[in-house]
Amino acid sequence: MFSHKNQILLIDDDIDILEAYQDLLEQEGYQVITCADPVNIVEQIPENWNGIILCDVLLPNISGLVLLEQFLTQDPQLPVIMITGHGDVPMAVDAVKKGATDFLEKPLTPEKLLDKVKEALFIRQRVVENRLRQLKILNEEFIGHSPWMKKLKQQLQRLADVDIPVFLWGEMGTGKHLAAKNLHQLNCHHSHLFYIKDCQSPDKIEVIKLIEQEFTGTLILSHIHCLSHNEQIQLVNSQQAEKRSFRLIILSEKPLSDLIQQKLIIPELYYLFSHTQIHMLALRDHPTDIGDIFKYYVQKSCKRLNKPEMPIKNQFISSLIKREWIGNIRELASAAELYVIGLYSTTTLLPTNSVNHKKDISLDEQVSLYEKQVIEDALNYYQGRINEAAQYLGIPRKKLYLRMRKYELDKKIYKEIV
Ligand SMILES: Nc1ncnc2c1ncn2[C@@H]1O[C@H](COP(=O)(O)OP(=O)(O)OP(=O)(O)O)[C@@H](O)[C@H]1O
Repeated sequence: MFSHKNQILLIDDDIDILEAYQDLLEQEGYQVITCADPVNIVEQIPENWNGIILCDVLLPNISGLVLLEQFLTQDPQLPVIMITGHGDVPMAVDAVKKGATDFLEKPLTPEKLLDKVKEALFIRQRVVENRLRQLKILNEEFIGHSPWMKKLKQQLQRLADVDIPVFLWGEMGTGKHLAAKNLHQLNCHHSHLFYIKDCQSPDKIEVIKLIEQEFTGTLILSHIHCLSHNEQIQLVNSQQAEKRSFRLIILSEKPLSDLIQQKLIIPELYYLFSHTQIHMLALRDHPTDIGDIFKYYVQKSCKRLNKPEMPIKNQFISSLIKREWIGNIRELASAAELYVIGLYSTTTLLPTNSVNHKKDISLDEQVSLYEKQVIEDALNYYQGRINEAAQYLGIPRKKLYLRMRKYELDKKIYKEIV
């Protein structure tokens, strides 16, 4: 019943009233969904739904105001027009305070109803268009479909249109700079200036100058703990809502709680960001994205180097997933470039925990693990062609077969093309 067309959801327990509103709105060409019992209705509304809600305040099973809160929790920009009893001004005021777009008093006059509906739908359409534009940019830049990646994009979208300060933290190469750049780009005022400054370098002097000049735009800072106590106070003061002229984004490898526990930042800075922290996960914590990101960078490199598209086998992706990727997405992207120019081998990349760092296994076991990995790499690279793999490894075919039997490796798997 819900679609992405312009729609109006009517909620009222009185069927006659519902039918009367529905007739009126449908005569004007609107698509109407009626609902007399709104339990579970909130979950049915699709993400970025292009519609508005008209909701009676007095409902038998659930208060209209509670329902309003539920709608706004799901989507804070959803237009909800509340319908109140005649003369019930306090209720109407309460609804608007809680985030209702507007209210209408019963009995509704058709002109007023149609005016409000038209206005709310117009605003909603702009909101949805902007969101889809943002989503398109995010989908092009942030590769991956894991639940975390989806949530990250949602968080960035929600934060993009406001100027509240954001704290992005995570290991190296997890996408902190990319997320900060997107927060700036997705904002409708992104034509403003954009600075990335490292407080650990001479850039620090410029940071203070920028704050003093009350510049407009986005300021992205790393190593914030290198600012002195007074400079940190200056930064906090610049972020008071009534004075704020720029968007502040902090990048850190450590979480906010570590910085405050180690007394590296002042408590005021901690509270400034405590509700807008985004943890950029290490690749090992969203391994299902590894395949997509690798393929994306392989395709990109092929295009850049004018090479035909390269097939990547599932088995090969599985071997990538097993690696630790200490440098996270940056390291994975370089591996993809090496793969395209034929220099890739999972064993020639940085040492990983999976093979080199295991302390609780014996030397013989480590050697076996390593040997298995080298053979798998060769089979992957030569797509299961035994002659070529044996030649590459510098061993006779028979010896390769024996080793493959030992490690239960089947050449057929390496021929599988994705
Ligand atoms: N989800 C993603 N999909 C594709 N590429 C990504 C993704 N996230 C990050 N990247 C790319 O990975 C590389 C590293 O990202 P970025 O520089 O933003 O990481 P960082 O956390 O800021 O690293 P550092 O702390 O080391 O500076 C960049 O080239 C970025 O474009």
